[in-house]
Amino acid sequence: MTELLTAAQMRVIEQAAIDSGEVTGLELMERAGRGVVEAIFEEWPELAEEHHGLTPDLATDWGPTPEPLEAFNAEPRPLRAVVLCGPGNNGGDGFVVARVLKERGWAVEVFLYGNAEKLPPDARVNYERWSGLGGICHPWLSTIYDNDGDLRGKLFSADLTIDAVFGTGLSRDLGSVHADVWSAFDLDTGAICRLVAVDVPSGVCSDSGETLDIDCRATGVDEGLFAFQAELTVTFHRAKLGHHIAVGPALCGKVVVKDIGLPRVPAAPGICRAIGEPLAPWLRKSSTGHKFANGHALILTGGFGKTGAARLSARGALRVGAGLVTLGVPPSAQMEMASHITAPMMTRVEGAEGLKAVLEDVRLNALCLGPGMGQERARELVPVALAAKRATVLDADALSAFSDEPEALFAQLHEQCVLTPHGGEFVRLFPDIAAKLNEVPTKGPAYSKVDATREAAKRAGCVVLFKGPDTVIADPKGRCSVNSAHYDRAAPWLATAGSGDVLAGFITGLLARGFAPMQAAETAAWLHVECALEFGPGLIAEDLPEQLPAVFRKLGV
Ligand SMILES: NC(=O)C1=CN([C@@H]2O[C@H](COP(=O)(O)OP(=O)(O)OC[C@H]3O[C@@H](n4cnc5c(N)ncnc54)[C@H](O)[C@@H]3O)[C@@H](O)[C@H]2O)[C@@H](O)CC1
Ligand SMILES: Nc1ncnc2c1ncn2[C@@H]1O[C@H](COP(=O)(O)OP(=O)(O)O)[C@@H](O)[C@H]1O
Ligand SMILES: [K+]
Repeated sequence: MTELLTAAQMRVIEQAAIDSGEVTGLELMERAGRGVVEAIFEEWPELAEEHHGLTPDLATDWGPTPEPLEAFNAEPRPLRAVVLCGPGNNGGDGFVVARVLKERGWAVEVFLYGNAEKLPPDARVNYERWSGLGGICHPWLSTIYDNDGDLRGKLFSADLTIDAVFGTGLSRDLGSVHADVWSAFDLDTGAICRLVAVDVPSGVCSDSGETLDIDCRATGVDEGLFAFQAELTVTFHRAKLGHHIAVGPALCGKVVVKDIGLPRVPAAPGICRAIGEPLAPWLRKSSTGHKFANGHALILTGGFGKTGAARLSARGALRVGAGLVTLGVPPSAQMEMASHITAPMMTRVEGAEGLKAVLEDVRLNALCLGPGMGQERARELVPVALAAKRATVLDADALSAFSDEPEALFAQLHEQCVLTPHGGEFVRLFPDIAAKLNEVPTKGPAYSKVDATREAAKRAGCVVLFKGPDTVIADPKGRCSVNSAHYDRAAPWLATAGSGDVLAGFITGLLARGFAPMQAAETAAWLHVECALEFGPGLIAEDLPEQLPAVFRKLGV
């Protein structure tokens, strides 16, 4: 697992390194800027060839696009870059990038948003160094109003555009200055060729992955996403949370993390981690253990016509390695269930008394309630299940059943529980937290899905797994991780009915095997996405458990 940092955590790490005398801020900025150029050349090797233009033209560096015949006969022109620099250290990185490209023979235009006199010290040094190369630094606003520097034309004809306007320091709302920029240009940054964001696309809050809203009435700007749409984002030391949650991933394009020589991140409970490949030995079964040594899961089902969801969970629990799985079925669904199952077993569970009787078997060590269960049955059975103090997953109807009185549910939960809400279920259980999360942020750092999940876990007193392409998992002590289904792990085919039921089954199966709740939830979430990737497009929920053998083989289980 690698850390996903907030801006404040990154600043602490950077400051500690500077204070220790190991490195200066200026050196870090130089490494950051050079890291950006390195990542660009790795991404587009054709840009690394010095002095070779991609599309030759006859005019000066920034002339119009020539006719095809003229272009054919023309000498190669230098490659062109536009570098947009902001008022802080992100802008400082931009000046370094500009200088490095210029030294390699590129034609570089730098636009500064902000006052050169007020740049922070390291950024100021790099501004001076850039100016020493003869570069003109266009003040952004005068460019717009005088139409002097023709930023728009340059952006759309550049081979590369660097967004170094705001990085981790974006703190205020974007204000009227930025609104002017965007309205004057009606800038669709998605159409700009090779837009590379330094650290984070400007306008995206690096802690929350949210874009900061502006007051559209005050500025007269149409509503929209006030953030750059990058093709590549180059960040430093570690990825930030905003690269993996909310709309951040959609705006980052691809994320590359460059080492800038900072020491590893000290272990601290506040630091969130990205869930990575589980270790094979965790998932292996003991060569001598019998089936009961791998746990016995009980999955409660709904009534007639509503048993499919629980069967998906059961299949998931078995495939992930639970020794035995029993479906707890009401009388109305017994025939239906019997005609559908082979490896899972079934037992009759009529109501609260029925469940109490079944739970007298203490070998039933992991319970799953919710998938297809029906809210009425959930209201009756959840209290009995929770009173038995077994490892318990509550999903779907077992969560929605308590939307009128979430506090009653929280009072019964214990630390062996895992709640697995999707966005809708989260709102029902934690309406105030969801309201904070769904508020349109105007200031950074914005309240994030990580903040919301941590707060929910603390209130519930157990592990909460908040689903989505950016699944966030937290425990009551603040431990937190993100299972990112983005970039090379994008798994949009998981958005299919029943895939959440399989996830609940994976968690239940791992709990039965003795995994701790947080570890079960993290491992299951990672396996769930991996199964979707293994199958690929066309995936439906039934396919997910069937991919586990291949996934386990690849992991070396
Ligand atoms: N922290 C680190 O370890 C390193 C940071 N570096 C760079 O430094 C960046 C962070 O620098 P800063 O903290 O100076 O922050 P930024 O450069 O991201 O922006 C902060 C500046 O923008 C202003 N500002 C914030 N929101 C605004 C708004 N809505 N409208 C107008 N102005 C606004 C602030 O007053 C401040 O002047 C990183 O993203 C990274 O690019 C790198 O140089 C390498 C190392
Ligand atoms: N676009 C997506 N990319 C990756 N995973 C997704 C996406 N949409 C949904 N998921 C995952 O699919 C599962 C859906 O669960 P849920 O909404 O409970 O569905 P159901 O109730 O039909 O089983 C969750 O694990 C969620 O994280
Ligand atoms: K940026």
